[in-house]
Amino acid sequence: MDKSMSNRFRYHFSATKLVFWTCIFLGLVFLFFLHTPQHHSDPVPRRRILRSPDWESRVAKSSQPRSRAGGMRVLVTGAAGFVGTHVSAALRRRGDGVVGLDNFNSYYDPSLKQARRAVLERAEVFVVEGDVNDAGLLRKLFELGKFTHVMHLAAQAGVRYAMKNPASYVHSNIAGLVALFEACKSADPQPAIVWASSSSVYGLNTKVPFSEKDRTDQPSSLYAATKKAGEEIAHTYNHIYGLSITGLRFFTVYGPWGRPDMAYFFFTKDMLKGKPIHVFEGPNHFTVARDFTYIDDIVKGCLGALDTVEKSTGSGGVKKGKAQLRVYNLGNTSPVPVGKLVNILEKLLKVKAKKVVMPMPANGDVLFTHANISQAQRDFGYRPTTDLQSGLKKFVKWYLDYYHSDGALKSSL
Ligand SMILES: O=C(O)[C@H]1O[C@H](OP(=O)(O)OP(=O)(O)OC[C@H]2O[C@@H](n3ccc(=O)[nH]c3=O)[C@H](O)[C@@H]2O)[C@H](O)[C@@H](O)[C@@H]1O
Repeated sequence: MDKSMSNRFRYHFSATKLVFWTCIFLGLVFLFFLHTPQHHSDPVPRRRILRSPDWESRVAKSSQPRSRAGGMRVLVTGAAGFVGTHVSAALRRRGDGVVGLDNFNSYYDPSLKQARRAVLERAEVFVVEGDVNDAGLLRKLFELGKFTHVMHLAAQAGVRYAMKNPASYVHSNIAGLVALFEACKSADPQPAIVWASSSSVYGLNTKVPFSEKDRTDQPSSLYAATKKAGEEIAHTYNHIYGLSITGLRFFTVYGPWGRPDMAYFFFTKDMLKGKPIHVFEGPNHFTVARDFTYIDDIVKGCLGALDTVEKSTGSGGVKKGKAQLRVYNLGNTSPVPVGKLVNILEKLLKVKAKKVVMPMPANGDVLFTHANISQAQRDFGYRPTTDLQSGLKKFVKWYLDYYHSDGALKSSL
């Protein structure tokens, strides 16, 4: 073989080799993507989140306590949610530093969440768009905000929706909670955490009123099970890492800027449209009732819990001593039948409801709830003061203003 032929042969051989290995490489890349789970059921759309170039300085500014000497620096997750908005605004009003985090998912109308965010902007609370499962973002937020406290309200709420989209409950209420605790345990300083559990953890418990000492091992919905799991996960992080953690079991919270997936909210909407509403009843016409709790009372409970937390004891991810672990009922102590809720709405809205009374479907709902609040009363003076009639009056006023006029309530809490 002459020299030029041998060169041509060598060139041809290495080109074939190159094509061969490129094909192998591309094939592997293809296989990798083929086997990567697609998370079709993720409630958080994988959309690109654009943050304004100054978001880091806005976090730093918003986390700064204002007037109150020794004010807290609080990260509020789920800040564009119903309870999150009210709690964030209340903290800011009294001078604490507050940064919000919310993924603005579409479980219910995201425009309502954006409107709440606008209210918070005016109250000088900056809300970052992002998911609690984003470990990198949480790390960055803790670096920038140096949070002393976390109010963790981000969750997949709703009892009945858990049958439609179970994965969203695991994503937010389990994975999200663990991601948050992981970030908190590694943060320096380790913040104290107050988070939203739920009255639904009492499940099939029949002893009333529900006390924190009662059994909570019979959840009747996946939602309840994920909140109960959260309470156990809280125990673990408290035990291993010295995180100070307080769980609050909310009892059917309602009020202005509420959640459209809740009965009082969509009953109002449907009654105004002249549409029928379904009122559930238990076996043998058992009256279904809820310990409906007004948002302002819940906010006082949340602030009371934050104000009485002890510091976390760990640092650098290592426990340095025993830390506080608490759980409290935040209810109204006065259950009201759902039928009575409808009667009150009829009077306030001045319309007759097209009521369809039907047996409660097997949808995870429980027959009744009733809170014993003596522990919250003892430890931080929690004392609800709003009955359902007065609270619904405020809700209806807000609802009509928000959806049926361009009034001032659209922009205030
Ligand atoms: O306290 C709690 O732990 C829970 O309170 C509410 O759950 P729920 O009490 O079921 O509130 P709604 O969904 O507003 O239902 C209120 C009542 O109306 C009844 N209902 C609901 C829907 C319907 O079409 N008809 C009807 O009679 C339900 O059975 C229930 O008794 C929230 O949706 C949960 O996120 C929260 O954790």
